[in-house]
Amino acid sequence: MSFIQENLSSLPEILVAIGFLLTFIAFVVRDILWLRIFTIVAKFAMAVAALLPEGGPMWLSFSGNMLLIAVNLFHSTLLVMEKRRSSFSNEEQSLKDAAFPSMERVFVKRLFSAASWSEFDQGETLLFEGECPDRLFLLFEGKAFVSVRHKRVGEIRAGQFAGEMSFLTMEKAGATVTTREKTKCLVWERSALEKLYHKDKDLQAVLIAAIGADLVTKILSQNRRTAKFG
Ligand SMILES: Nc1ncnc2c1ncn2[C@@H]1O[C@@H]2COP(=O)(O)O[C@H]2[C@H]1O
Repeated sequence: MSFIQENLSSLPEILVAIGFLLTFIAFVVRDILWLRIFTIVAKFAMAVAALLPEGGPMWLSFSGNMLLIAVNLFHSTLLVMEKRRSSFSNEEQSLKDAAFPSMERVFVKRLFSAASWSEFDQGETLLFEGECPDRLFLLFEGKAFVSVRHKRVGEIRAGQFAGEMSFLTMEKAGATVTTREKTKCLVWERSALEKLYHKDKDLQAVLIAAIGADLVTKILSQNRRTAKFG
């Protein structure tokens, strides 16, 4: 109790304590926007505290805190603008729920914005075994057969990728993918996506996580298929 009385006896000391408390909270919250907002308020309290000491303002501390406020305000504004732009259409929302369930909306929106919608009739071939694909597909509706040397080895359903293996390995397509019914997909041009993928680390993390989850699902159904048919 006496420690508090001794160290929090003046307004600047109280403001510094509030600043530290808010900085602590900023590092505890997980959302980057809240981290920046708490940091701004914390640094504001500390900047005001730096103006009030009896011996006169501490300009270095004041300027440092104001600089941090400016940087965080700038990035918060960008984040808010990006969040506003990241509203999903109904189709995008259901594709996000299926393929990117726990990923940040902002990054998924960035990824979706780089793609376009395409519809394919039954029997159209999306990828040819042994060729270098120029597109990556994410099925929204419909189904596709996967075949290797004309033998059916699997199936791709809504919410799953087609062409993700060669995208990751930079190898040729390991199978032929043919639509089994009318199919609607989100389609990325590979060259554009690769540029974005190497430039934007957040987008890269989101895409790798989604492809990883998709590959697990594909391996599990492959295991079931092998156990059933040998
Ligand atoms: N066993 C499988 N089950 C489901 N999809 C597959 C399977 N094997 C290959 N594919 C898909 O077929 C695609 C062929 O091109 P890629 O190798 O780029 O990526 C491959 C996957 O998207």
